[in-house]
Amino acid sequence: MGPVSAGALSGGAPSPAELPESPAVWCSGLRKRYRRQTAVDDVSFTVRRGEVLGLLGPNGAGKTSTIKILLGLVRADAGEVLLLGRPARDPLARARVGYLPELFRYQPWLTAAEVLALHVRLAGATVPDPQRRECLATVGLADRAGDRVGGFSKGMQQRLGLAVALVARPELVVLDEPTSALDPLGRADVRDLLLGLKERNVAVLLNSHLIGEVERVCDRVVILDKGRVAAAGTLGELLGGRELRLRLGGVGEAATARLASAGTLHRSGDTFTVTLPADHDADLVPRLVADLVAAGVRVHAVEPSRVSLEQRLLDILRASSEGATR
Ligand SMILES: Nc1ncnc2c1ncn2[C@@H]1O[C@H](COP(=O)(O)OP(=O)(O)OP(=O)(O)O)[C@@H](O)[C@H]1O
Repeated sequence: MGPVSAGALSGGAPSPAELPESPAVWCSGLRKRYRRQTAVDDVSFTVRRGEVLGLLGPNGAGKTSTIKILLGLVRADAGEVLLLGRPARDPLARARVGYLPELFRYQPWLTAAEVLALHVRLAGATVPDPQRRECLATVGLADRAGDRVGGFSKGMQQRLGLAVALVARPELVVLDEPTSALDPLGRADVRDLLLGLKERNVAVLLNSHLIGEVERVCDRVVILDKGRVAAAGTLGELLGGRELRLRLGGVGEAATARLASAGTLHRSGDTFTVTLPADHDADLVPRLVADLVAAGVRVHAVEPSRVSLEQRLLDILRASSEGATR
């Protein structure tokens, strides 16, 4: 279903965009300038229901500015935003969105439970006590509910921030660097938490510099550079074909030709790397190995791998800055 203009959404009757299929986020042509600095330059993307979308890019790429525009916290110079099928500034949409800002500080004299209660009240939501306690437990703060936030470590404050974002059971969660202060265990907890949200069909927009984390949990990725979308797609689309690394002995000419027939071949000593085509069939690897063995090759190791998202991100950003200087 195509998005509709924000202007078409006023009035009481549900619009087509409010039907269950309406994306969690739809934005088009977003632009924002701060004096002479272009922060966001013609950004468009969609976050579908139940999808985790990763926003990646170097410092100053415009990730936080984009998020703030989506949430109506910064006014864009141009562009349109629909959240859950409604204009971003519509309180009905905002009430169903949870947000963890990049930099935040809670009132140090309040306890964790009081911070949560305050934010629930500020959001105009009603969340029963047991649900608030359960939320603190989900982020690992069950036994700190009565402690003042002023004495919390950075990681504990970030966990509380997550609780604030999740407490009203939102349909869309926007997380700006949710794990920057967390230890490895905390990061793993957040990963599980995100996968749990996905199972409940909650959409997540995740801005993170931790590329391994993005690679593990995100269905799709949007890469921003200098305010523009440098690349976007599913991990499969962005990372392209898979590689096959083989450690082999006794490789003759016929076997080399057989390896080259499977994909682009590189050799380093006894290690052969074949870059497989993106659309290769499932039997390609077993057939190749059987043919190599039949040709008298000693097969010591066969290891499928994929270009890492980190490498792909660096390639995209380098290509994007070369394009800009040309
Ligand atoms: N309030 C502001 N006033 C002036 N310039 C701003 C403001 N907010 C952002 N910018 C500028 O807009 C550009 C994009 O900043 P933004 O914070 O959106 O980037 P980011 O991708 O989130 O970066 P990081 O990864 O470092 O958090 C930067 O050049 C920044 O200096």
